[in-house]
Order: sequence, then structure tokens, then C-alpha cells
Amino acid sequence: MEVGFLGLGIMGKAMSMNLLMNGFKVTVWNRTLSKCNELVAHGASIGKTPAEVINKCKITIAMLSDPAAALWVVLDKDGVLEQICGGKGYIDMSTVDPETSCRINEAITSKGGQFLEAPVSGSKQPAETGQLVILAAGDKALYEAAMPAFDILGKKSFFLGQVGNGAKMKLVVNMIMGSMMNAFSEGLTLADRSGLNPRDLLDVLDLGAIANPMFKGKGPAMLQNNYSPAFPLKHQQKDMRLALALGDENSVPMPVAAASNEAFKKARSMGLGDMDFSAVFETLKVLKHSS
Ligand SMILES: NC(=O)C1=CN([C@@H]2O[C@H](COP(=O)(O)OP(=O)(O)OC[C@H]3O[C@@H](n4cnc5c(N)ncnc54)[C@H](OP(=O)(O)O)[C@@H]3O)[C@@H](O)[C@H]2O)C=CC1
Ligand SMILES: O=CC(=O)O
Repeated sequence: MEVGFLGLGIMGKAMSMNLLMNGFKVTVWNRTLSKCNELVAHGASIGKTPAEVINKCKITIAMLSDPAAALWVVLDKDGVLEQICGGKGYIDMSTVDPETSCRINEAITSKGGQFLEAPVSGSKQPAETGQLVILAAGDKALYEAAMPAFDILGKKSFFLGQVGNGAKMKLVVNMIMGSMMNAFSEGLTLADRSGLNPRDLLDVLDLGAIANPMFKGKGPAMLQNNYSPAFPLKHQQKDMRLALALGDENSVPMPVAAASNEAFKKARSMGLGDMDFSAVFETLKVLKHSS
């Protein structure tokens, strides 16, 4: 099967490489073109623009940073819209808000193309090992046509109905994850400041009812101030912001998420936006130093 792939950041690079290693023909494009080189060394072709990739491939996947990037790649000069047409499918796997997804859907379908949103749950390592959870919504026929690729990229795919539902599900999941990361950071700090060994806390948590892969995976690195980015903090803050907007629209009070968003904003203001989202832990250390 041949696919196009737009956006070779942490996730896009891992996902497109995975497709390539599993026998797919892949044509890649990235805004910073040099990031295509590693993929090309493994057999990928390059498209010089998003339009060129769409022209070449029947199905094209995008994995871009945020709503502005997702819209730019579709609507701007040399963008997806210039070549999309009947018989071609566009799948946006970026995490965006439902409104952005609906705008892209309208643009693509107005030219006769098929559109599927398919954000993913799972980070760099699940992307490398094909263990993502795919949250698709939109054109069911495109979902079925893309299943061979989804089977490589993910451990489970959900079809959630109309466009917007995938984005909503992803934002709800990441709102919970971001809030959990803040509670975890406060717990580690409280254990330390009250005279406990935070490593003991990790062991206790791991044996109880709130054990989870995130605490287990991130905890030891956080205690060593290691925030090598798997999920960049700036993207987690974007997801909190978009989830809070969804809460506004639906009159859902979300005080825990709102406080977590403030902590992520604080971390961004400290220059930690490109670090892993677990670097929000550092905001609590600043409080210690200033007291
Ligand atoms: N990392 C993770 O654990 C996960 C991330 N996600 C979501 O996946 C998406 C990608 O994440 P990730 O790979 O980590 O992010 P990165 O920051 O590593 O990569 C972002 C990608 O978007 C491109 N981009 C940014 N702005 C523009 C623009 N204006 N025009 C064109 N391209 C642009 C970048 O291009 P360039 O290289 O030129 O900067 C790069 O290819 C995000 O929506 C994120 O929320 C979802 C699940 C897990
Ligand atoms: O969006 C991030 C993730 O880990 O899922």
C-alpha cells in the first residue's frame, strides 16, 4: 500500500518509519525538509510540498503540531487542497479541536475528497512500536481503506462517528492525563518535602489502585530531572487549553483541569515548552527556592 505522510516531528517520524519498515511505500513531506533525510535513507520518497504528496498518493496522513499547523498545511499555497479530489483520502492524526477538524473536513469534502480525523493516544514509544490507540471519526469508507495502515500504527482503532468526535475523545483523555501529571508532581514534591523518600512513593503507588504506566514510566526519570521529550509540554498545554474550551462550550466546570493548565503555562513561561510534559514538576521546585 502507498501512503503520503505530512509532518515528521516526534510522532510523525516514528509513525512513517513504522509504515516504511512494514512494507508500505511512503512519500514524506515536512516543513523543515532536512527532517525527511532519515526516512529517505530507509526508502521513502520526498514530496516538495503537501500538494505534491497528495497528487502522488491515494491516502495521505498528517501529524502536525496544533490547529494552526493543521489548517496551514491544508489551506495555504501548495497545500493539500490544491490537489485533493474525488478518489483521494486525507487523514489528520494531529491533536486539534473539533472546530478545526470540521473546517478541514468541509474544505476536503468540498473538493470531492474523503476526510477522517484520527488523533492518537500513546506517545513516542507506542508510535515506534505500533501500539497507539487510534480515535477515528468521519468517512467510514476511508477508515476501512486505511485499516491496513492503522493495524501497523496502533494496537486498537475506534470509529467514533461524525467528524469532531475523535478530537473530543482525544481532548478528554489528555485533559485527564495532564491533570494526573500535576497531581503526581505535587505528590512527589510533598513526599520529598515532608521527609519521605519519593522513590518509596513510586513503589507504593505501583502496587495500589492508582498504579498506571505513566507514573511507572515517567516517575524515575522525573526524580533525575530527566525531561527528554516524548510528549512536548507545549503540546500538553495546547490540549489542556482546547479541552477547557470544550468544557466552556458544554458548561462543564473543570477546576482541576484549569489549575493544571495554569501549571503548564507556568512551565512554558520558564522555557520548558520543548521538554517532556513531566517537566511541569519543575514549577514546584521554583516555589521551594523562592520560599
Ligand atoms: N509526542 C506525543 O507523545 C504525542 C503527540 N500527539 C500530538 O501529535 C501531534 C504532533 O506531535 P509531535 O510529533 O510530538 O510534535 P513535534 O513538535 O515533534 O512535531 C510537530 C510537527 O508539526 C510541524 N509543524 C509545526 N508547525 C507547522 C506549520 N505552521 N506548518 C507546517 N508544519 C508545521 C513540525 O514541522 P517542523 O519540523 O518544520 O517544525 C513537525 O513536523 C501534536 O498535535 C501532538 O499534540 C499525540 C499523541 C502523542
Ligand atoms: O498525547 C499524548 C499522549 O501521550 O497520548
